[in-house]
Amino acid sequence: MKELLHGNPELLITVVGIGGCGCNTVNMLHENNLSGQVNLIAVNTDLAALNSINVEKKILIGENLTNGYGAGADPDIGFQAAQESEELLRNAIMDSDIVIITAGFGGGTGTGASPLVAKICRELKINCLAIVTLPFESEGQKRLDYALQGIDDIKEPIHAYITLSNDLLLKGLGESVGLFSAFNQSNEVLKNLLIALVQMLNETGYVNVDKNDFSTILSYEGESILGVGKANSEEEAFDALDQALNNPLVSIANIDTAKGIIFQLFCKSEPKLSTYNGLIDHIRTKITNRSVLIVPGVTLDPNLTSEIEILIIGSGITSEKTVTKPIIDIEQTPLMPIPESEHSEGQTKLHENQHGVVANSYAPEHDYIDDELSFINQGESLTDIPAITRKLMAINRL
Ligand SMILES: Nc1nc2c(ncn2[C@@H]2O[C@H](COP(=O)(O)OP(=O)(O)OP(=O)(O)O)[C@@H](O)[C@H]2O)c(=O)[nH]1
Repeated sequence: MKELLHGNPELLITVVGIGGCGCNTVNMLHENNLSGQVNLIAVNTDLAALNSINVEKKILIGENLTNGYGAGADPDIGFQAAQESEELLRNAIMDSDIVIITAGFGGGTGTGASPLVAKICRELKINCLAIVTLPFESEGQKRLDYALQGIDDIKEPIHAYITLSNDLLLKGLGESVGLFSAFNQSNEVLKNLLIALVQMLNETGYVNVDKNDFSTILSYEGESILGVGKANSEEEAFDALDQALNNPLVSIANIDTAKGIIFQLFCKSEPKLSTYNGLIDHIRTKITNRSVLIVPGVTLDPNLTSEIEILIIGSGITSEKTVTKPIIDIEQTPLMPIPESEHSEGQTKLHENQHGVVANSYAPEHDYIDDELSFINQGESLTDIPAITRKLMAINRL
């Protein structure tokens, strides 16, 4: 996705990253030069994690409650921390036209504080979309339960929320993928979705999707999905559409029952009318709901890295979610490295053992984190390491 050079001065989009994962995501947006286009805010109970990122606007919540040491994987603490700092949060977002909340659900801060930020948006009558990740199955039932409760809580104040399943991504990447790689891939998808979204809202297209279209689509009750696809020629535009519709992180919900769809086409050069119409017809064939509202947009951009890029947002989806039961419960069986000989393609696999630990009280028998570190050091810098893993590393070194 191209770097954004010109924002829409009449539209203030704020992306609020909450908790470790959320702060990671806004930091990635900052590193992709989005700071000039959107208002990026990092919110956390964990002072050290906030200090490790480069986003300019940072809000430490619940300083009295947690002394800046995090929410201890407890969403109640995350919620109370947000309550303590409600005024700070309100002031930070009050001038926004659109707020996008991003967080990893399953821990304390993101899960607990995000619903309160969503509630503030509703009170301020700001359009709000939440994009949250569900934990890996291996993180255990408790984290998944917290995450699902968090989704219920955020659904109350706002209609539009998108759940991205870390596990579905993992399935797409194959079982042998390393922990850091999986998180980084997930963050990459999240970042691309957010960049495409901001680009669509910020830039005036030939066929324009504006804030009001966006509000209408977000107002439909039910789950939302968001996908992006790319192609190198106009002939392959339908492949790009299929990529957008079949993104591994969004297929948790089924677009079939969507009540509203934004279809945004970014092109390097003028597309054929037949391509444009054909793509919209193709979307219609995927939707059983005959009264679906499809809002199309087209933006010409000679600086695109691909010939064609497509963004799809579907909302008002009522189909059943496919959240499955965890296969390993981390509280019973923490993750351990398997022997070097069993690694595939240089990546560390995770294994179960019999000791009971959770992320915030990690006490591994073997130093699997060092194994992971040595893997990551081959190709990635420490700043690429997701917050949750840095936390595990810090705890491991205490
Ligand atoms: N995709 C992705 N998921 C992450 C990342 N970091 C954490 N997660 C997921 O998000 C969940 C919550 O982790 P954090 O965001 O670190 O937790 P938190 O909200 O800061 O909560 P506390 O640490 O308890 O205060 C985890 O259970 C993971 O499933 C990340 O960098 N990328």
